[in-house]
Amino acid sequence: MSAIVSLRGVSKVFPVQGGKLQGSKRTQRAEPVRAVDDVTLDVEEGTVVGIVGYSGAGKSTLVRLLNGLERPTQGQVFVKGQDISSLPEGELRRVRAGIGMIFQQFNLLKSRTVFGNVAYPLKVAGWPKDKIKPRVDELLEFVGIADKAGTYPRRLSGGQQQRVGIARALANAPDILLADEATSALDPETTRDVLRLLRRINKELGTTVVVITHEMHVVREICDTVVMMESGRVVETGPTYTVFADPQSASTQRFVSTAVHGTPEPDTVTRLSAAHPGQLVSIGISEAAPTPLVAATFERHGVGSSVVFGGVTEIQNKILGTLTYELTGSDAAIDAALADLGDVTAVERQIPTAARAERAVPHLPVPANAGE
Ligand SMILES: Nc1ncnc2c1ncn2[C@@H]1O[C@H](COP(=O)(O)OP(=O)(O)OP(=O)(O)O)[C@@H](O)[C@H]1O
Repeated sequence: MSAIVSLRGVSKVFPVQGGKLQGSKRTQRAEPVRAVDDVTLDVEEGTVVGIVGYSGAGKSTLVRLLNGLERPTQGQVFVKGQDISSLPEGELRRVRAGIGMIFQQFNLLKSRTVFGNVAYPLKVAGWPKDKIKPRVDELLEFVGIADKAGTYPRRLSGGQQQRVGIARALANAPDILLADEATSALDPETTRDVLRLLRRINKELGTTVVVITHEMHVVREICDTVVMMESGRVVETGPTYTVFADPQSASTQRFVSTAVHGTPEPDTVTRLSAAHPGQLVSIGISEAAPTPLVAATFERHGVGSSVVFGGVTEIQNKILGTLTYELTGSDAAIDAALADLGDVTAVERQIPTAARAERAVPHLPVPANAGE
């Protein structure tokens, strides 16, 4: 694999307008905004990459640097081997023609039909009229809205509008498709359809897709690689499964917890332990510790087990999640089984808060007149 886009030590600093902020008594000098801060990154050709981070992390600025809409203050941006950081505007336009882009609010031309919207970039690129119609028909067919060619955007659902946006972005057969929060305005089912379409574009057309999102389920569904941003910096990057299974930074851990099952909250533990008298233990389920291995370990030690909480999900065709089991059997057998499992995965005993507090209180000698 080779990198289709590379960033080398890229920073983007926005000067503050006017240079000064008015304080109540004194004039304060405001700091310039370091939107992207010394980012070095490779986007491998033919992959789907997710750029993730909270609002203000610098994701949109990073993407605007990728397609030359912003010039770096420092560092270099290479697209297909060419340093675009200092290209004149005319040449940048040519580079941009090879990069499609879709947006959260679709950005369609309201006064043009679906056909007109998709035909637009072809006209701008100087396609002859007789070639435009078959190309637009082919694109609308590909994204599944051939029957809407004569419809105006306002008559379409959000999902259909995004399909038009995708068809338009694909018109000039780009090698790279940038999707900036492209599903954030859509309901969950429509989001799934659009993500499936993006996956298909990647698989069937070989297009490299860069997805900007703050939603980890989007990453979980389609991304091969995750790039986690915080305060303009890349704080973590890696294959999606690795990042989900073993997130390193605190913010990645927070993001991941929104899209994979974790351990129960304290009040849930209290409720579960009232309903289940056995020992409650949460076990990390992964490639290293799939459910059959966990079940076999309990069986080998003569421990009874049933799942009472949690779930598993599939990421890059591999299983990941956390299951909380109620275990029954002798303490020694349970300890031995958990010791075995502890060698391969995360094991956490779940003790209700009240019982925890009780255990923490030292056993004081009971005064002779207690209870009187
Ligand atoms: N043109 C600009 N001028 C000044 N500051 C800017 C400009 N563009 C972005 N910023 C600032 O740079 C930082 C990063 O913004 P950016 O939009 O890249 O973040 P983001 O992660 O995409 O956030 P969001 O998810 O809200 O879009 C923010 O503090 C933002 O206010």
